[in-house]
Amino acid sequence: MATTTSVQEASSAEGHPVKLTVAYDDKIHSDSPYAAYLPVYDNTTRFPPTELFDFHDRGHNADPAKPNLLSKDNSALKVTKLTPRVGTEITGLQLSQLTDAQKDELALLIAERGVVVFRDQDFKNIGPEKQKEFGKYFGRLHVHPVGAHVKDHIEFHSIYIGKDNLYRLGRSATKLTTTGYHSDVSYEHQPPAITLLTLVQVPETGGDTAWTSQVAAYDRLSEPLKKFLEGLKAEHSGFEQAEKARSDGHFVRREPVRSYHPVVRVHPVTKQKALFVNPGFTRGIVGLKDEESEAILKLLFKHISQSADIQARVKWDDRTVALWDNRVTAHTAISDYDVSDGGEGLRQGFRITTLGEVPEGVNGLRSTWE
Ligand SMILES: O=C(O)CCC(=O)C(=O)O
Ligand SMILES: [Fe+2]
Repeated sequence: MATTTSVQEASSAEGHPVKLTVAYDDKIHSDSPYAAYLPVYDNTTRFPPTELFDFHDRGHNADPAKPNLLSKDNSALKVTKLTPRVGTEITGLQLSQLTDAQKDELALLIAERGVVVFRDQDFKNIGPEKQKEFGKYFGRLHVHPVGAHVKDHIEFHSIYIGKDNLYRLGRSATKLTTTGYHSDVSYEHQPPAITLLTLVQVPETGGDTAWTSQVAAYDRLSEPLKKFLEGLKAEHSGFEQAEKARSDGHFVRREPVRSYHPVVRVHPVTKQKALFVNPGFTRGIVGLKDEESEAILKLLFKHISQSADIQARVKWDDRTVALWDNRVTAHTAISDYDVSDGGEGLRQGFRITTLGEVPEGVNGLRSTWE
């Protein structure tokens, strides 16, 4: 079944009338408590180019021992490494109740472990205002230039695949796999730092998400290749995504941009070096001949996508929240479930994305753009 769409009148955050394309079938969700988080597209509001801003990483304020977040007095606390190189799982803490000192330490933990997964959370029930407030603690909220959002909250990135909206499942008609590793909207001049994803409805099985450590991906390279890549920048482009959105009949809220980011990025707090290229948005390495750039990116993309020994795969339930650092990881949805009748069922959630610094590489190499 193709995506079901209808048009609704609504009002923007400033109270202006807007037209929304609704990308789901109302009847399927009439009794869902999470209908407010379904995907809609504001077809009216346009945004100017993003402005540069000073970003302060909350991880700078953290005590590296994390005595507040990982307090010895919390007998319910359980902290498990998902794999040696990436991912930590936590139970016994509510994100919605963290103090600022705990959030600062969480920012550092996310940077160190790439992704931190919280179980048994009430986060999905605290309402959009508190959810946004939580996100804003870590940085300015990103508004996706083309993606689905949720009604009245354009900063939310809606995630929904059901029989009334097949989205990336449709890719399996032309591709062997629907997986695609990426760092979210890495084409932005100040691409995302910490990102939060939670699911409110999950399929019976399937629909996991996987992360690769880009720190480990960099570490694995030979010394001569590390040195070579450290001097280079790569083009990250939002143009193809905008073009695809236009051809799918979606509204482009903000004109696409491209950035030239260091291929090896240095995390501002941990100072760890990470590969910062991804198959989703990186188009070429600046200064190399076409065939050289293609060959090197092909090698790096294969390394990022296929090195299961530097990855973690997370199984969701509807009380799980994952937070990751886009500067030091790449991730992919795993859309292996069947949403037709008799299949594993639909998957619904939302993402809150905070913007980080202008990327810095080794020896002061900095991102540029036209
Ligand atoms: O749905 C997922 O598992 C991840 C989707 C994704 O790439 C994102 O939210 O950034
Ligand atoms: Fe993503």
